[in-house]
Amino acid sequence: MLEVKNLNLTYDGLNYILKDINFNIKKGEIVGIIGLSGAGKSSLLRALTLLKRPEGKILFNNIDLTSLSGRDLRKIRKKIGVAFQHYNLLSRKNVFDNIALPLILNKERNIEKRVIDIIKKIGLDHRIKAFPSQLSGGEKQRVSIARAIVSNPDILFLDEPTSALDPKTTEKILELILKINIEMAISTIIITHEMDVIKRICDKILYLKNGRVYYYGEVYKFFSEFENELNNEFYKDVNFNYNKLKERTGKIIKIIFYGNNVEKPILYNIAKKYNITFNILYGKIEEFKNAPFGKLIIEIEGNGAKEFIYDLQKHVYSLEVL
Ligand SMILES: Nc1ncnc2c1ncn2[C@@H]1O[C@H](COP(=O)(O)OP(=O)(O)OP(=O)(O)O)[C@@H](O)[C@H]1O
Repeated sequence: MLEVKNLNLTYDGLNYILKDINFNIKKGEIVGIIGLSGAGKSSLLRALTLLKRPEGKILFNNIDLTSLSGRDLRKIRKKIGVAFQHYNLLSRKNVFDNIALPLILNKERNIEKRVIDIIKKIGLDHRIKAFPSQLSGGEKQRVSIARAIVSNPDILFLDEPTSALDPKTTEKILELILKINIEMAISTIIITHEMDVIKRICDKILYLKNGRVYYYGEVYKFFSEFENELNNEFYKDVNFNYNKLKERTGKIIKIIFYGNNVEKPILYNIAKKYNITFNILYGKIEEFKNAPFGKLIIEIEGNGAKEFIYDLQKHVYSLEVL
């Protein structure tokens, strides 16, 4: 439904901020765009929403947005919802009027019913007459999201939707985004610098580095294959001192589980089968959007080590002898 081809962006005609960006998003997918400050996330959002015209192609339902202007572009923009980082609510208008704004501007019908339906969906029916200054950060974000989806768009862009919120409110907003995604079958692109947002609700991750796509694909693959990148650039994904392994006498193995196998006693059963004793040096299980994701570092000892590794490999997402 959205296909980005050879997208490049420059502000001054000399330096390219975005370089050869290619990716596509299917209907209903949630994609997280992540990258360090200055990587080009906001610029990519501006380019995709045509606030700043890029070079290349942006095919939205097979129509190239970069070839449109004037009325055609305005018409198609109705199908693109954007919730900005700082909410951009009109301070003199109440919740109802803020949400109604896009419908009024587009001279649409049934405005009252549509706004009330959306206000119920986002759980703010009790705050319908409140003004932005009377709302909490989480409530403002709800209004901003409601305004972005009231026109029933096919795609929703959310710029840092949780960066200014506390963990509990963040969780509620993430639940709302998931609910909207499912109920409205809306493709969603989230700009974020929070890895937890990616893990919790995204199907895919687009990792931007120096204006280029460094990785685009499934979330669990990113977290299993780019550990060094995460540790160097973001935070310690594995809170474990690998140097300490030198003191160990047994074989050290790193295992990644993904899916239902996380909950089964596979490790225990296979170790028993080959008479292996194991020692867990590090372990972490996290709840990703589609399935649990677990990482284990173990030390094993016993004569059947080779057979144990061979067998275990068949039951886990990946296994590495360190
Ligand atoms: N309007 C502009 N004119 C010129 N250069 C710009 C403009 N906006 C952004 N840039 C430059 O583009 C680069 C990418 O900035 P951008 O804001 O897209 O990054 P970001 O990943 O969103 O960063 P942050 O997480 O800090 O918001 C930076 O070097 C920035 O200085």
